Amino acid sequence: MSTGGIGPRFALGERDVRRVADAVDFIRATGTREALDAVLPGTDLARHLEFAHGALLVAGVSAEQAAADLARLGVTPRDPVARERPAWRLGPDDPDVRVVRGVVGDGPRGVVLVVCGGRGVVPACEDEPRLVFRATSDDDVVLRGVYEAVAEAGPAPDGGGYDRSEDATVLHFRGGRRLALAAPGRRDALLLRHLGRPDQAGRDMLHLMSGAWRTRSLAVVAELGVADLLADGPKSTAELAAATGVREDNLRRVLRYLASLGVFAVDGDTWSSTDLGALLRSDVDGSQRDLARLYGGLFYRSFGALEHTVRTGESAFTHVFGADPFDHFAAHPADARLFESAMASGASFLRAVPGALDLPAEGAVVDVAGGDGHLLAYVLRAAPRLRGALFDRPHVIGAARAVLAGHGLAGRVELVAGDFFRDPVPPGGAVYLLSRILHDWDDERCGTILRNVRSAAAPGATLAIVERPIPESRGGQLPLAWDVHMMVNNVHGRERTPSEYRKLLCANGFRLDEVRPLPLDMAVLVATATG
Ligand SMILES: C[S@@+](CC[C@H](N)C(=O)[O-])C[C@H]1O[C@@H](n2cnc3c(N)ncnc32)[C@H](O)[C@@H]1O
Repeated sequence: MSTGGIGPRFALGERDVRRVADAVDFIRATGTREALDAVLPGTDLARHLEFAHGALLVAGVSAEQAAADLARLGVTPRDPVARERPAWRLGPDDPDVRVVRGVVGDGPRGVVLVVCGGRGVVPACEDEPRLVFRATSDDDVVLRGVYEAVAEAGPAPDGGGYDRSEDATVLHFRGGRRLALAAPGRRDALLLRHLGRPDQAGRDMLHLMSGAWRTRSLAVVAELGVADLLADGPKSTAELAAATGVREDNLRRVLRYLASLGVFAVDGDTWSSTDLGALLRSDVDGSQRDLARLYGGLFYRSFGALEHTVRTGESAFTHVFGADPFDHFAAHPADARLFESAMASGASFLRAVPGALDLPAEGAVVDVAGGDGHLLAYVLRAAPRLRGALFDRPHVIGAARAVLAGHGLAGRVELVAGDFFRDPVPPGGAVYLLSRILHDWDDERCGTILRNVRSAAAPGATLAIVERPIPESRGGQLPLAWDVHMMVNNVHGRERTPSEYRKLLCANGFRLDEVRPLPLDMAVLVATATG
């Protein structure tokens, strides 16, 4: 169904209305066979499974409002509208979560909205509906066979449980697209098979606790340039050890561990890169080699002092290196180059920023603390008549000059060295960018930065903030991990929820208009300078 111009009559936000409308269209138009092809290509399970419904996460409304919006999209809500909490999907700390069900067209297929109250933002990875298939048999042997066929097709188990209101055991999977199987009644044996081995909790805990080993192993092979050496084709351990000047047996054991994690492939004693491992090459688009060196090097050492930060509140980085990070980088050029390069290489999502902005045809874009200039380059290349200014600390300007010149933009950009706590930022921009800056500072210092930008910007100018916001209603893993990272590696850093950004902006001369999602749980928070 077309939503046409989405007006205020919907309680759901514009993006959620589109997602739900698209899902309803898909559910209405798609039969079991095509739906199975979408999630389990190459299997032939249409005899045993029927496409029952599509389930979507939405946020920021009540269950009643969501049901009313479903009705506006031509879906008949099933009574009662808010039947139960999806206890198997979300933690017990989500009192606001409810399930709203509706029937699409004349049925039998339906749509299920998992509704988070509050002002949550649904992460981009949740955009597509989870397709739920009902088993047509209640025979244990048939059900087990169907389950094994699904599991063999590749998707990984992703939780599950008994759904009392539907009297069904629901088994969730994630893979290319997410899906779930619903088997009639209580199926404890199947659930146990799905949820894992009896020692699964112990395995999971060991996996969690050995995260530092993975971080360091990746950093070491990145430092040695192993993925670069494999760029031309497979090599033996002896060849790799000779090229890198390390001990053959010890290198083999690290590579073997990383191969078990999917980073390399091994045939006998000969190694090659997987798609994942190729990200550690220095010459590929989206290379993460320097990020691996930074996280497993400088920031690994600071993370060692996490307990100090938790006990005292002092930044672990400052505790370990004797200076706050930006002063440390100003005094240590090699670390500064690694940091800038890692920032650029770990930021493939910056390429999506121009597309997420309504860029004006003319005027200037000012990138405040723009680092080595990659983001400004992407923006200026997307809008050839815009000019740019990059403002950052003096030791960063040289790197930015080189990157912008490399993009052929030297003539369109002004480079301004300064300190955003003391010096004025370039005035008169139509768009100001603050990318990965506010999360480095506490509210008071963010206020100083924002007021500085506000003094430079005319009313109506756009401020685009690129950050990794913490979802309002339930935590995404990446933003929460980065929140701890900011605590360790900045003096006053923290990630924030969209409503925390809204408050911060409002107190300092801006209005938050919209939060637009980017890959890797990043987002552009689009704000306007108020009069
Ligand atoms: C995390 S990096 C982000 C760089 C860039 N905006 C990006 O997204 O890739 C933080 C930037 O803030 C700059 N910065 C830190 N303190 C600053 C200050 N007092 N004045 C101006 N820039 C500063 C750093 O030099 C660095 O380039």
